[in-house]
Amino acid sequence: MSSIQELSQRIATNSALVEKWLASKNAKMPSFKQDADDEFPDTDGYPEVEAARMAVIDDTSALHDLLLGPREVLARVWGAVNNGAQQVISRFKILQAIPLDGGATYAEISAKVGLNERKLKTVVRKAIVNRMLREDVPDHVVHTASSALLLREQYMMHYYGFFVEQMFPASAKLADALEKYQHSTAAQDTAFGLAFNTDETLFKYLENRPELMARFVGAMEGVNRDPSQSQKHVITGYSWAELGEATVVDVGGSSGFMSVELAKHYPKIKFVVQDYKNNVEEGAAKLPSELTDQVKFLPHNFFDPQPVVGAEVYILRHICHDWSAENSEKILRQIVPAMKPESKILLVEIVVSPTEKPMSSIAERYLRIRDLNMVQMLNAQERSESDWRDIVSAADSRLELTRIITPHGSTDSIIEISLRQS
Ligand SMILES: C[S@@+](CC[C@H](N)C(=O)[O-])C[C@H]1O[C@@H](n2cnc3c(N)ncnc32)[C@H](O)[C@@H]1O
Repeated sequence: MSSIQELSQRIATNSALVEKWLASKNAKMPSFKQDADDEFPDTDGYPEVEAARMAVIDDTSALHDLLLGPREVLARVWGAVNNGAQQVISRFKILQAIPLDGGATYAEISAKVGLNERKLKTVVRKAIVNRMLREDVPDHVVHTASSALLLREQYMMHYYGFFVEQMFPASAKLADALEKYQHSTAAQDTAFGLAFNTDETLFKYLENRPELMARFVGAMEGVNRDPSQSQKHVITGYSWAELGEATVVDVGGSSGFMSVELAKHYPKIKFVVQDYKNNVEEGAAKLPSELTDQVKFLPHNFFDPQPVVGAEVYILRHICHDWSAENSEKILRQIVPAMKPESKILLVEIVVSPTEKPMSSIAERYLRIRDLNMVQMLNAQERSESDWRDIVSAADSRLELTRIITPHGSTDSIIEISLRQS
């Protein structure tokens, strides 16, 4: 373990390198103010800058915990209270009650949202320590970079809403769910089910509640804006242009946002987006008119036989990680009869690297959150390369995993599956 001084010297060196690079790019300096950029500039092509940035994030977090000491670190694990405050902010639409221009007093916000002023203040002041909102003068609240982003971007608001209203209550039931269901692989045996008193799977529950499904679909678009999970890695990370005139089936493609972007980049390729009926209807309704010949929508349950025969590619992005190995095998098995010899199945998923392979702490934190979230919401998990290989071979002996591509800066990999050429 590095000493306090070693850490601080490394932080100073690496942050100087990052700041110099920002200046050389004429980039806006990062800040917490409302007019800050939504994300750190893309470091693609500058691996030394990205490495320095990651090192600063890792080292500042270590330094923070070292200077607190173990007792205070333990005593400050109050994540649930943070999430509770965030849930109140979302439920009472507190951000929407504060104009981007000018802010509002607690009395004004309280009158708009119908929440007792004293309690409102307690909640907002908890959020303020996380740099969401701030008081520019006592008792007057204005937006910060993160709260303004939520207000400006509906998808981020959906992502946030799903997180605080569905995922947070499920977290509180995780231990109960593991006591009850640890040996089950059934998709409905979840902490989510206990929290919401339902024996439906998450997706059935959402499908039966269209307003919640609409928020989930928006949340998936929000995930997509996260630079490390952006669909740009799929768009640039696979040899799409080599397919020429081709058909791509986007299985479980939600409202089709990835296919729409792929279609704009590769005009020779036709796309079929499959998902629950409401989701594909939503996608069809907002499809840009110039893409109506190129992108089609088809309601389809991916546990039923694949109806589009002979497509060049069947792509499943963030699908199998939602399901147990047995269910993932079933999903793949439904595609095999529709494939022609040169068809490919592409899974866009995390491939968990072996623990001995170094990873930045920020990447690892995110991976651990996603892994546990899959357990609590869907009784599923993220998987290693050997897990994926096992699923592919158990799904159908004619399938083989032919390539794993991990685009630069991407949390996800593209797992290519082909029919064995005998
Ligand atoms: C985690 S989201 C991923 C969405 C999209 N592929 C993406 O990249 O963001 C999982 C998707 O699977 C869809 N889904 C779940 N069960 C399904 C089923 N049985 N048949 C078809 N789609 C399903 C959900 O509606 C949702 O759109």
